[in-house]
Amino acid sequence: MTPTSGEGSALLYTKDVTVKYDYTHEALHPTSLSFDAGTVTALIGPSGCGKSTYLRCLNLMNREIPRCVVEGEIHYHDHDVNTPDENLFELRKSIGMVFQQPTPFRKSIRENILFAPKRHGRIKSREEADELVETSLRQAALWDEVKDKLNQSGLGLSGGQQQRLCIARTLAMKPDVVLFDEPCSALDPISTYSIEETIRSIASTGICCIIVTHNMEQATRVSDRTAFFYVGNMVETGTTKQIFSAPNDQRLANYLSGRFG
Ligand SMILES: Nc1ncnc2c1ncn2[C@@H]1O[C@H](COP(=O)(O)OP(=O)(O)OP(=O)(O)O)[C@@H](O)[C@H]1O
Repeated sequence: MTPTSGEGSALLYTKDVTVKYDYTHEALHPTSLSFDAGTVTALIGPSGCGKSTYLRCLNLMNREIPRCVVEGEIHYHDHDVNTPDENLFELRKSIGMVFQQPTPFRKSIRENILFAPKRHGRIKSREEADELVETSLRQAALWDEVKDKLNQSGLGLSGGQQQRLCIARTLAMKPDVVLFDEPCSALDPISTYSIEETIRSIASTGICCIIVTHNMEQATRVSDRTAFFYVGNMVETGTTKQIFSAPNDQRLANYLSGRFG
C-alpha cells in the first residue's frame, strides 16, 4: 500500500493534539499526524520528547494517568474519539497496544489468546476458539514453537516469545490499529528481527501499525513513514526514505547523525 495520506482518507489522524501532565506541564505541543491502513509508521526522537505520550493518545490510554489532560481531535474512522463519552472498552478492541516489557497473563498460552475475546463474548464454540488461537499465533509467527504446549504457562516462554504472545493476544481481538511502544527494547537481536518481521507481515494484512522506537535501523527496516519528535513537538514527518536520506529540519539531521540521542 502506498505510504502516504492526508487526513481525509486516513484511518486514524490527530489534529492539534496536546497533552498536559499535572494539568499544567504541556509535554506534547499541538500535533497533527495521519495514519493509513496497511502501513507502518515509526515515531522517533530523543528520550523524553513525547513519543510515548503521543502514542498513548491514539487509544486514549493517557486517560489512565491521573491529572493528565489531552486536548485536540483524535479521529478514528472519521469520528472524533477524544470526547468524554467515548467507550474505551470498545475503542481498545480496535486499537490494540503492545508494551515495552512483555506482559503475558499468568495463564496458559491458549488462555492468553482467548482471554479478551471471551470477555467480549466473541467465542461461541470450541472450534472457533481453536481456530482463533491458531490464526493469532500464526500471525505472530509463534505457532510452530508453541503448538504442542498450548496449555503451558505463557510465563514459561522466552522474552521474545512472550512478546510475540502479547502480539498474538492483541491480534486475537482483530484490531485495525496496533500501537507498539518500544516492543523490542528488552529483546536480543534475533527476537528483535522476528518481531520486526511480524510487524511487517501484520501491516501487509491491512492493519495500521505505529511503533515508538529508539533504534534508527529498526525504523528504516520496519516503517513506511516516520515522524520525528523533539522537545514535545512533532518536527518533521515524511516517508521513511525521505526522512533518513534527505531530512529538512536541522535538528532531525543532527539527531540522525548522532549529535545527540
Ligand atoms: N505519567 C507521567 N507523568 C508526568 N510526566 C510524564 C509522564 N509520562 C511522561 N511524562 C513526561 O512527559 C515528557 C515526555 O515523555 P515521553 O515518555 O512521552 O517521552 P518519550 O519520547 O517517549 O521518551 P522515551 O524515549 O525516553 O521513552 C517527559 O518530560 C516525561 O517526563
